[in-house]
Amino acid sequence: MAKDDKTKEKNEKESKHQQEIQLNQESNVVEEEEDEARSFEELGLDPRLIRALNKKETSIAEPTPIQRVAIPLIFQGKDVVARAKTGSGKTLAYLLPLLQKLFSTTDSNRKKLSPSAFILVPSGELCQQVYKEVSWLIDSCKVQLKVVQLTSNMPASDMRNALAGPPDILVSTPSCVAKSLSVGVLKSEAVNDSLEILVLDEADLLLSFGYEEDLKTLSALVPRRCQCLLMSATSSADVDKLKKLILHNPYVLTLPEVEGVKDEVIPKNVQQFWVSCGDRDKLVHILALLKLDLVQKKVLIFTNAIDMSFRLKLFLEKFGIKSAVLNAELPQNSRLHILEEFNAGLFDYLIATDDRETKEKEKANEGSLAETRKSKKQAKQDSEFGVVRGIDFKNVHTVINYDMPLSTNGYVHRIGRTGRAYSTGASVSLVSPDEMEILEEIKSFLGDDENNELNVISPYPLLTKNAVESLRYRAEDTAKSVTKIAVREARAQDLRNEILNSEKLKAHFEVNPRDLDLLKHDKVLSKKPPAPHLSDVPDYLLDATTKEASKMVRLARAAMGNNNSARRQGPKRNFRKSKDPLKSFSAQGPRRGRKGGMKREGKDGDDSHKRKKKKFV
Ligand SMILES: Nc1ncnc2c1ncn2[C@@H]1O[C@H](COP(=O)(O)OP(=O)(O)OP(=O)(O)O)[C@@H](O)[C@H]1O
Repeated sequence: MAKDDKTKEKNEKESKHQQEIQLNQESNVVEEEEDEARSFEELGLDPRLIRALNKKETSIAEPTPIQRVAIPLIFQGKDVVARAKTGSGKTLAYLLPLLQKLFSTTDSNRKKLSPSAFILVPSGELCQQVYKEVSWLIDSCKVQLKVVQLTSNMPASDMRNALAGPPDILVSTPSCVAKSLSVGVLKSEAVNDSLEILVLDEADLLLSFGYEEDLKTLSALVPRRCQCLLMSATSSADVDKLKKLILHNPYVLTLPEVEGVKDEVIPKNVQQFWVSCGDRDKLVHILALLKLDLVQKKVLIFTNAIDMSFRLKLFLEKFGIKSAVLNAELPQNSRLHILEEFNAGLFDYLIATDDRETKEKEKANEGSLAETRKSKKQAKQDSEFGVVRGIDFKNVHTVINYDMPLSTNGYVHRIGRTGRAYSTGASVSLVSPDEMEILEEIKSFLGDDENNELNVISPYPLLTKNAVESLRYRAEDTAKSVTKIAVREARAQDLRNEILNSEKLKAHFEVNPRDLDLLKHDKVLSKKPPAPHLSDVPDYLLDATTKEASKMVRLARAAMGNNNSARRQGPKRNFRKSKDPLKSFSAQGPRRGRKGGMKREGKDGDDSHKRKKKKFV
């Protein structure tokens, strides 16, 4: 066959294959089962990358559904918008083909004046996370590629040094790129000349974090030939806006509709629960959950305000439960170190303040977040802090919403911190009467209604009224000692500690990048040491149901290899559903009322057997 015919045939085949994918996209189908057979090899991934993935702590052997679909399209040079649930592996879905493309261009003689690839993320934490992943892959593959990260707190001279060369890949936030352009560290013409791949990760958050102007500045420099990739966990008008601003005729990959109900945005392996309790009763409820071992560790707890997180920390430490707090007020070095320690399993409870939505609402009348981000008053808190979104927490088994998020998107991102990739997880939301409205919004967003067998958020069966009441006296008595002044002092003390830590960390980690044990972030902040008798719960306080429930949670934890001694280990993959107490245990929890309302908690021993069973997925 003549060479021209062969090329024609190849092109026809390719275009047919593309049409097929296009058809699937149009009907919103990413066929997980049918595509199952496609391995990384079959996707055409470079053997060096495959070997690197196999070497990972938790070895990565098979692509996830989004990776199966996105990787070939990215290889073909298409612009792609990929929306897939939290923890579904979107980062590698763009990183692997991006790196492979750069592998083949490193030999090119063309002298570049600016990086070939920009990866833009909404927060400093994510910047660090993606940077580490890229660096690790480059090191493992032993290729001559250079990646740098730029963060907003870097002085211009450091930015200039980082960009000297130039590196091949830049990981940063949009505001930092805009700043680099405005101070001349990055040159517009050079960007326009060199940029080949632009990734907007966590695209649904980029605009809500106030980066619209920065992205507009950048979009003017993005050359037509540049391949643009946009990744997000949730869809929103913001994603559409970004798509129009930056992408050219992209392939849009979304998840299938679940039985015609709703997009599946929450991973199936996350079981969602809620507990009804008055605002003032939240402390005793969380104490019961943690102290009586009714949830699996590690636990990530969300509050909506920094003061609340310190109140909770002080309260819990009176009962011998040590935790660390994470918020936008802390220096970035400390925040990164806290995340690393938590991921490495050095402590089990992390209280994160997710107050971005609250601040956005408060600021709504005072001008855009983009403006406030620039104001000096905001300098005390890092406006690029975003611990909730996109951070890959390792082995978090339970997410607790101590305060409910203000939106369904906030909820999706929070509970997506568990059940990452193929691991299992659970979320427990403490819902006060004032928060019932958002719970109902979440339920209807999830397609959760009385007649729907796919109920996705259910009353938590392991926490009974008796369990809560057994601790009420101690909890209420102890809560009185956690005064506003104590909270204020603890917050100030923690900040002082962390500023000192931050300096030490900076110096220490330049020399010992892998040393995690240097500083502990879960130190006791109470002025008075906790009373020893509160550390133990006497047996007589507990009823048989609660004892049974906590025994089962402990057994399940042991079965999953998910306890403290299993530090730095992931949960065992072959954990059987039958061992999961949430799938076999039946106890009387708060009863689910009619849609739009909620019945009071039943008395112990009442009609739990009649309650509709949640169909666990
Ligand atoms: N093919 C795979 N097999 C097993 N684990 C994987 C695979 N791909 C990625 N992972 C792991 O899954 C975890 C979640 O991946 P990632 O952070 O990319 O999720 P995400 O889709 O970006 O989530 P989010 O929307 O919350 O940011 C990571 O720990 C990653 O190493």
